[in-house]
Amino acid sequence: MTPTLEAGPYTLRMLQETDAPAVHRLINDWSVVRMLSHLPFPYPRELADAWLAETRRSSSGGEAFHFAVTKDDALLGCVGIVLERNRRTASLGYWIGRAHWGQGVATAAAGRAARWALAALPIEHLTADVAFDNDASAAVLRKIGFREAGTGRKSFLSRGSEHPVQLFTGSREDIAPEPATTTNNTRRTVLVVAAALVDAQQRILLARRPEGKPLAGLWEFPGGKVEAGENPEQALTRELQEELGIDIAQSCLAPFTFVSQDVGRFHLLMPLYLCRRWRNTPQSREGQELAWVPADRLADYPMPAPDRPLIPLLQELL
Ligand SMILES: Nc1nc2c([nH]c(=O)n2[C@H]2C[C@H](O)[C@@H](COP(=O)(O)OP(=O)(O)OP(=O)(O)O)O2)c(=O)[nH]1
Repeated sequence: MTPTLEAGPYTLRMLQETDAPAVHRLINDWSVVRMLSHLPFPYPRELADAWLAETRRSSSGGEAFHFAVTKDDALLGCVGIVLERNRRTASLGYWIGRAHWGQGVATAAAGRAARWALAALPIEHLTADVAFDNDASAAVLRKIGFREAGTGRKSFLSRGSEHPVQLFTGSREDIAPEPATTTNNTRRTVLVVAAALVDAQQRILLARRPEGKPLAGLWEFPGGKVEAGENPEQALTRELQEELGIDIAQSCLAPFTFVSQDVGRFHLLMPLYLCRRWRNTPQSREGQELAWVPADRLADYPMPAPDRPLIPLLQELL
């Protein structure tokens, strides 16, 4: 299902059949349609109806997410995220009606959709392409964080011929970078405590970092930062209660291993505890997705770089 997202003054919502007249009016404009590879000019009204029906079909199948970009209920343009067949990559596309150019609509809307996709979909990166003469659109992609990834060629129906396109790619690190936490070269050490909760079937609980947090979309061991006045075990029992609603006796937290790694903005020091006993069933308390994962499937869940060396250690143990 395509969610509704807020992007500054704009709302991104699922496209509806009733958007057809506005879609037709905005796209049937040479300056817009010439940048879109697969549409003819003039753009007939029936194509708008057919396209809207197709977006609803692909959205319900979870293959694509097409958003209407609106302000005060008026349609300004569209943003789409289409999953590749392998589901590890998705492409981002957008168009904005000419009357709304130059106001930052595309940057706000496409940026919001890109960050949502990287946090919510099982993808590793996004791709996009723009016509060689579409400097404004290339600037939007760069502003969102996309990097140039070469050139290609595409046939443009509206122009009746093949033209070069600039290819772009954006990973989580590119598009949702973490805010800098240091202003000088000395990185402070941040103490983060985490737990590998292991159930009776020897599965480990992973939590997905939600949109809006650094590293959104990656899977991690539940836990968080140690606050002033707490020891690590107190911090971990507090975090597990807040995030999962479970009670853990500090005596049930067995030190397993630790991570000590420079992660750019700070130096991460993360003790990982093993825990097999707790009270209550772990539940998502902060909107984060949860997964019980057998040790031999851990590598299928993209994790922050410092966590990756922990996977073989857990596999060996379990
Ligand atoms: N909990 C957890 N954090 C991890 C793991 N791997 C990893 O790199 N981290 C990093 C991500 C974050 O930069 C940091 C944890 O910070 P956080 O922001 O989630 O901590 P918190 O729950 O206290 O959150 P907040 O109050 O600051 O929003 O540690 C992991 O496996 N579990």
